[in-house]
Amino acid sequence: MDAGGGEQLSLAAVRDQLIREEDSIVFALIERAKRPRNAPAYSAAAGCGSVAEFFVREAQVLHAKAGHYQKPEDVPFLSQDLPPPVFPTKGYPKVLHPFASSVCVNDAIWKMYFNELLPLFTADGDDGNYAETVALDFACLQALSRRIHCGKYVAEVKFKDAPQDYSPPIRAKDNNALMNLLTFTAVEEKVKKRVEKKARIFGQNVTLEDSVGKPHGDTCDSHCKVDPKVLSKLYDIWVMPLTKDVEVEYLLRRLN
Ligand SMILES: O=C(O)C(=O)C[C@]1(C(=O)O)C=C[C@@H](O)C=C1
Repeated sequence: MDAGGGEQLSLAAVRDQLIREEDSIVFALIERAKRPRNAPAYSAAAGCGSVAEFFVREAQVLHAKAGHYQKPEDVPFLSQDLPPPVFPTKGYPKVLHPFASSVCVNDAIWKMYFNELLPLFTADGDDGNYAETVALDFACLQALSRRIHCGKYVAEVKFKDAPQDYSPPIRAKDNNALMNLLTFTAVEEKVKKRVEKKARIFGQNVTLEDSVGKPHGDTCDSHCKVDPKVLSKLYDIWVMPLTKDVEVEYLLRRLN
């Protein structure tokens, strides 16, 4: 994570990074929405998995060889054993507990993305462009996974800021108490509003005839490339809960 790249890890810096990750997620969804659902890309062919599974497995091998998946927030999908980097990698500051690398909720992200989210922001239909489609899916999955696994840094900062509050529920393995401690409802409300607004702004059609000062409200949402409400729903029921699961899972091992 950039916020861990040398300067002091702080809640403000980690939250800034989460805000930046929102841009990647909104843009990735806007890109994927260019193509219809293209359901055949997700059904298994005889003997091998789907086009989507094939693409993700092969793309991850290439990414790993190029030096990806070295940081705790960059976690591969499909529990894959990946080759080492071909080139020397720079390394990253070890600000997290060593267990961080084993905290992974990618199976839940995968199921959520293909079963729940995709139908909410892609049009019904099949245009046959499966290779392009699954490359766009891969970008969405990576952006979501990276954001959600940044929860490891959030958890570390929260623990370091208040070890006296977090240590007792960690020792008692009290998931609910940890979940309550790390939840900030007011922050979550702001996050939902901001991603909705980003979808509204990033997803509008830009023409030279745009009139200055035109309101960007619910009235124009039908013209947005991805429905802004889908973004707030995505964050409300999946992205933030999964980030909190990562935080709890990390914290539970923090004193080991
Ligand atoms: O900002 C935090 O404190 C976080 O833990 C991150 C996050 C989020 O996923 O955006 C998750 C839980 C909090 O309730 C608020 C926001």
